[in-house]
Amino acid sequence: MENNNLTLGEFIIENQKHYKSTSGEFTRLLSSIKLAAKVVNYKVNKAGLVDIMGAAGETNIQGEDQQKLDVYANDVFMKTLINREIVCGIASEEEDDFVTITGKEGTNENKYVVLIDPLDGSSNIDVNVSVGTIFSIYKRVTPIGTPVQIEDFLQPGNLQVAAGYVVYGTSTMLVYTSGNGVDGFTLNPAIGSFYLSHPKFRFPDDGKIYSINEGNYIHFPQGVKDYLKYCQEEKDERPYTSRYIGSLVSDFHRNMIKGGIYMYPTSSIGPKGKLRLLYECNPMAFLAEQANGKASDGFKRILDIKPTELHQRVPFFCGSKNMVAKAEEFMANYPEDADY
Ligand SMILES: O=P(O)(O)OC[C@H]1O[C@](O)(COP(=O)(O)O)[C@@H](O)[C@@H]1O
Ligand SMILES: [Mg+2]
Ligand SMILES: [Mg+2]
Repeated sequence: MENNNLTLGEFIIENQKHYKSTSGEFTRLLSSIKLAAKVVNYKVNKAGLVDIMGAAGETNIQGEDQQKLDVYANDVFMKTLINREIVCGIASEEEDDFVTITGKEGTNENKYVVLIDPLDGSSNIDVNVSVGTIFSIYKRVTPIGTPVQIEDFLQPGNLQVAAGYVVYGTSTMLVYTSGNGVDGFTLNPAIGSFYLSHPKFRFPDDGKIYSINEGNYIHFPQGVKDYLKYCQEEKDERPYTSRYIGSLVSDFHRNMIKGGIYMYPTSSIGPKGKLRLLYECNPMAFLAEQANGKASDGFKRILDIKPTELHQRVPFFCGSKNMVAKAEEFMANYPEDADY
């Protein structure tokens, strides 16, 4: 199999016909993300040997301690996209506000904006557990050539033109969709190229894995407690297995391959959950739906939520469609929890 498969670059070009863009702009944008992923991967792989471990000593707008690798990954993706003059605006977990890109000529004729979680699973960086990067791409809604506005970023997830993630794990993979199914590419470190290794990912309709931080159990809404009881019951295919890596990208990736559900619900300590709608939930929800899965806030489809803030959080239920539907059944018994 090695090297006989299409490289990501070849695949992107081959699939250009599917992209609602003929200018090659989209192709160049995906190639920029591919390049930045390789640069970050190089650092992640030798995290123990270089000064990239630990906190950076700053906090981001969400009050989280930024890890050195959060800041490094943010710099790499920002610089790569800005230097290549391939987008007109970027929003990032590690940037307080969106960044407007004006080209060397002082204008910008690009039509895409990117929203990014440069390093997902920050709590796992120093303990050698897999982490990731998440990206979401939209066409701007304000006139091309003018400075981007907040409304270019506050678009519902169902308007994404592409979304994806990189998982820096036992191997490094880039997984993405542009609305034509979900494909996975594995980096061959010897050659430095991503090769198509997992064409057309598909969540099994059902699974036997649930992923949730049960340390928060006492704070969970009754619907989640009832669903967990259901998952742990000795009956039919149950009990399910509990698996929680603590990196959304890695838990999602495993569940997409084996069948499972990831949940970060509302709770009495975090009424809106923890995950950010724009650069975590929307891209993962687009991927899930493109791979036969499902994603909601326990009540409504994530991709139909109209965003109101750049860093807003929403409860997240995502994975095998019958498992998410079952969890929603339990949540529906407590409609008051829909108003988080
Ligand atoms: O430690 P907790 O509360 O279970 O949260 C873990 C979740 O938070 C995250 O780390 C949030 O993402 P960031 O690391 O990008 O901030 C997810 O990847 C993960 O699923
Ligand atoms: Mg994250
Ligand atoms: Mg992050």
